[in-house]
Amino acid sequence: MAHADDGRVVFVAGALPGERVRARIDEQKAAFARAVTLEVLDASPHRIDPSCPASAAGAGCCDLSYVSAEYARELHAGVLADVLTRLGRFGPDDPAPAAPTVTALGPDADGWRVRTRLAVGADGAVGLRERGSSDLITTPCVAPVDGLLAGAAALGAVPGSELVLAMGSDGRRHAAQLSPVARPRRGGRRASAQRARHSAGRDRTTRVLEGDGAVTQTVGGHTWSIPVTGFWQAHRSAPATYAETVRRYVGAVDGLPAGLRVWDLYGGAGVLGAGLLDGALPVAHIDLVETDPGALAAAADALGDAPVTAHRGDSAAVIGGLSTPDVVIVDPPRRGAGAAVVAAIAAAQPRAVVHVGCDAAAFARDLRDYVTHGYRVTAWQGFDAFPRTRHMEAIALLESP
Ligand SMILES: C[S@@+](CC[C@H](N)C(=O)[O-])C[C@H]1O[C@@H](n2cnc3c(N)ncnc32)[C@H](O)[C@@H]1O
Repeated sequence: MAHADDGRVVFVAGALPGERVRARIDEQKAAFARAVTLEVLDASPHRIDPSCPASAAGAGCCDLSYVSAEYARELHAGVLADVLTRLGRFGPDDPAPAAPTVTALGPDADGWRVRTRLAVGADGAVGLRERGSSDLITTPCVAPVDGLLAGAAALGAVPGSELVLAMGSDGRRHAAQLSPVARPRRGGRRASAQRARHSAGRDRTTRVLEGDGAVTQTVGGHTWSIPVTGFWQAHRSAPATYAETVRRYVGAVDGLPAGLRVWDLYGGAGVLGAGLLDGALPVAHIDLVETDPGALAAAADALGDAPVTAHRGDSAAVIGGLSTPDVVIVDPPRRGAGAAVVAAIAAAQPRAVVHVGCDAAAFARDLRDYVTHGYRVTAWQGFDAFPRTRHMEAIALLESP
């Protein structure tokens, strides 16, 4: 962040705190402007040669690939502390723990991504979109695990489609083509690129090009068959680490009854709830709530012998009909759970909530809502779950008074 002569904030992409850069202002608003770095005049000691060639070529993948991994985690921790203070309003008067640290999920900042979605160009070439445009960058990114991208252009995805690649924990790759989206007639290059990127797979046909489209993922004592286009945490170490964190947090709560009743909201295929079954906790029953039928089918196969009841539907609508929980796991999409869902959870009076968030600001707002309903944060932790990018994940434990 820099300041213009008139005092406006200027967000400078490609620059680091403390640097002096020459930048081009691309967007001006009344309150702020956006710029992009053209030349670094005084470099930060944390700047490194860009480690991702795709990002260096302009792709929207590893947008922090010019920052050392350690410093990137410091920046993440700073952002998390900032939003927890400003949006979460946590401060000296709140009995919350010290600001969360952000830890790595594994030893390497590269080769972590187990699933990816690539664009297929008019000539059949496969690659990532350029930042803010629909142009194709075919230089490979460093994030995918070994073998995920191998020979991707030869898999036969048709021009204009997208190619979904997913690697199982058994080392088998699966590939599927998502049929082309109709090109919007208006809105310009940037809007059209964004719409295409955000277009969900649900209104598009899927054609499996490699493997059988059911990706094997083993975490703890359970094995799932996840549809190749279905949700699975992107970082290869994320499911086991988050499941372990949820188990550890719940294990630290005093006074939980025997015969624990758990809600696993936004539960996907049930990997976080299943983590509680792997420990010594006396879990009697888990209600899994999820909108995606593919994830629920995977949960039914993997957890068929476990005391898990799957409910298909919107968490906000389903939880009113569930029996009272002792513990609630909440892992919403980027927008967060929101005030209404948090209020409904609090009204059910669980002893503890473990809340997972992949957007720092939404995470901070959700935590504030629990606090408003009398819960207090007793543990929290950030994870560098998308190394070399500005994204992160965070998990908090909240307990009733
Ligand atoms: C961040 S993922 C977490 C999945 C799972 N906890 C895991 O770790 O694999 C969020 C999940 O919420 C589901 N979802 C999105 N909106 C939902 C809603 N309104 N109610 C219930 N589930 C929803 C998505 O399909 C997705 O599986």
